[in-house]
Amino acid sequence: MSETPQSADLIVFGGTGDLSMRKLFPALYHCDRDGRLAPETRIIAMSRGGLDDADFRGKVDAEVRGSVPVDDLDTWQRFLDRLHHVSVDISGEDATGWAALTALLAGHEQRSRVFYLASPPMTFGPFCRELHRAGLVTPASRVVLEKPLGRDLASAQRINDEVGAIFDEEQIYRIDHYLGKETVQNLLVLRFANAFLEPIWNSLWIDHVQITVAETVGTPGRRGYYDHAGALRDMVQNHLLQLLCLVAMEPPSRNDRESIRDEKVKVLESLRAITGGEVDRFTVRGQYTAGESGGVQVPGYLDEPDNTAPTDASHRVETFAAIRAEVKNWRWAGVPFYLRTGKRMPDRYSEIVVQFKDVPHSIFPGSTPNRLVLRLQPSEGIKLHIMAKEPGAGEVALKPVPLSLSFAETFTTRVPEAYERLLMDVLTGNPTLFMRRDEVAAAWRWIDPILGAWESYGTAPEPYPAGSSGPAGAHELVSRSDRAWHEEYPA
Ligand SMILES: NC(=O)C1=CN([C@@H]2O[C@H](COP(=O)(O)OP(=O)(O)OC[C@H]3O[C@@H](n4cnc5c(N)ncnc54)[C@H](OP(=O)(O)O)[C@@H]3O)[C@@H](O)[C@H]2O)C=CC1
Ligand SMILES: O=C1O[C@H](COP(=O)(O)O)[C@@H](O)[C@H](O)[C@H]1O
Repeated sequence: MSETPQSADLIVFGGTGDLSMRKLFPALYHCDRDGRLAPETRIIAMSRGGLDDADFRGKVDAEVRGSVPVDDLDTWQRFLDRLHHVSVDISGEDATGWAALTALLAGHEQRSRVFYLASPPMTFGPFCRELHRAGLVTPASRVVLEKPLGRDLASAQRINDEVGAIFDEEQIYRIDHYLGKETVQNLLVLRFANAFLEPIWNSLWIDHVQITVAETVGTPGRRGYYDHAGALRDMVQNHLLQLLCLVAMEPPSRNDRESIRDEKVKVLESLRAITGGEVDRFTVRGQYTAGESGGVQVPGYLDEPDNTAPTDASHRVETFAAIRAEVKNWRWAGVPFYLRTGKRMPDRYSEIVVQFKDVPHSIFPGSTPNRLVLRLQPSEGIKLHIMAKEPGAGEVALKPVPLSLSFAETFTTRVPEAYERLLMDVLTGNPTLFMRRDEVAAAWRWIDPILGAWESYGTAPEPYPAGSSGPAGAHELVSRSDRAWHEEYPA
C-alpha cells in the first residue's frame, strides 16, 4: 500500500546543470506522474543563471520534455508549476539570492526540506555555510552531496568537515546513483538470498571479475567540470568501487544500512595499494580523439563544443580508465578485479562479469569456463553461461549457452531510474542506499596514489578514437585467458 506523500521543499543547487537536466528533473517528473510527490511539493533550482521562474520552466520544458514520456500534458504542466528558480553565485557576495530563497521558504518550516548539492564539489562547503547563515537549516532538513566528493582524500575530508559543521551525520546523504539501480540491489539478493553461489564465491572457483561501465556519450559542454575530474574521479572512485564492494563483500549480518556499509568499508580497506612503478603496470588511461560514435562523426575530447577553450588540464585529463585491482583477503587473494570505464565507447553498457575457473579435469574437448554476467544497463538482467552439448550424434560438441533472466520479461512493472528511487528515499528520510563518510574516505585513500602518479607523469593519456573500445594498452591489462573468452564468445 502506498503512503500519502508528505509536502516537501527540494532545493537543488546547480539546478541548471547537466545532472539536473539529464537525471534529476526526469526522475522527479516520473515521481510526480506516479503520484509520489505531494501536491504542495516545490522544486527550487539555484544557479548563477539570472533566470526567473518562467525562464526556468521554459528551459526545463525545452530540455527535459523530449526525454520523458509526456503522455498527459496536464501532468507535465503540474510538474512545471512546481519549479522555481533563484539566482545565486556562491563564489561572490550575493545577498539578494539568499534573501529570495529565505522569502520563498518562510512559513514552510514544517515541510520536509532537502538541499540537493548538484553543483561542483568545491561549492558544497560554501553553500552549507550560507544556508546556516541565512537560518534555513531546520533540525528536520537533509542535505544531499553528489559524487565525487572532493578531488582527493584531503579535499573530501575538508568538505565533509565543512558540511558536518552545519549538518549532523544523519542529515547527510552522500549519493552514488549506481546504488539506486535495480540490478545493483539485485546483486545483493542474488548473492545473499540464494544458497548455491556462496560456496563458490571465492578464489577457489573464481578466476577474475570484470566491472565495465562503457558510455557512448562524450563530454560536450562539461569541460569546466570534466577537466578537473576525469574518469578516475568521475566514475571509478565511486560507481565502479561501489560495484566492486557489492561483489566482494562478506555477508552482512542484517540487511540494514550500517551492516552493509561496514562490510563495504572492509573491502575498500583490503584493496591492494597500487603505488609507484605499479601504477604503470596495473592502470591505463586514455582520451578519445575524433571518430565515429552511434553512426555519426564526433569530435575528440579537446574539440568538444564548450563555453571555454581547452587548457593544459584538458590535454592531460583521462576519459578512459582501466585498473587491475586486487582485494587482499582470505576470500579473494590472487583474483584480479578489472575495472574499466570510458566515454565514447562503441556501445553503452554496464556489467559485472564473474569468470569462473575451468573444470579441474575436462573429459570433453572445447569446454570453456562458466561465466556469470550481471547486466546493469541497458536491458537489465542476469545470465549464467553454462556448457551444453550441441544436439546430434557423433562426437560430443560443446557450446556455452546462457541461462537468462531478463527483468523486463520477468517483471512487468516499469524499472524505475536510480534517481527516482534515491530522490524518494531522501524525501522520505531513508538513508540505506547512501554512503557513509568513512566509505568515501577509504575509496579516496586507494585512488590517491594512482592520481598522484598520473599527475606526476605530466604526459597526455593514450589516445583512442571515439567509437573504439579504448586505448591499446587497456587490452594488455587483461590476461590472455580473459581475452580468449572475448574472442570466442563476444558479448
Ligand atoms: N552530469 C552527470 O551525469 C553527473 C554529475 N554528478 C555531479 O553533479 C555535480 C554537477 O555536475 P554537472 O551537472 O555535470 O555539472 P554542470 O557544470 O553541468 O552544472 C553545474 C551547476 O552548478 C552551478 N554552479 C556552478 N558554479 C556555481 C556557483 N559559483 N554558484 C552557483 N551555482 C554554480 C551551475 O549553474 P551556472 O553555471 O548557471 O551558475 C550549474 O547549474 C558535480 O558534483 C558532478 O560530479 C554526479 C553524477 C552524474
Ligand atoms: O556519475 C556519472 O554518471 C554518468 C553515467 O551514469 P549512467 O547512470 O548513465 O550510467 C556519467 O555520464 C557522468 O559522467 C558521471 O558524472
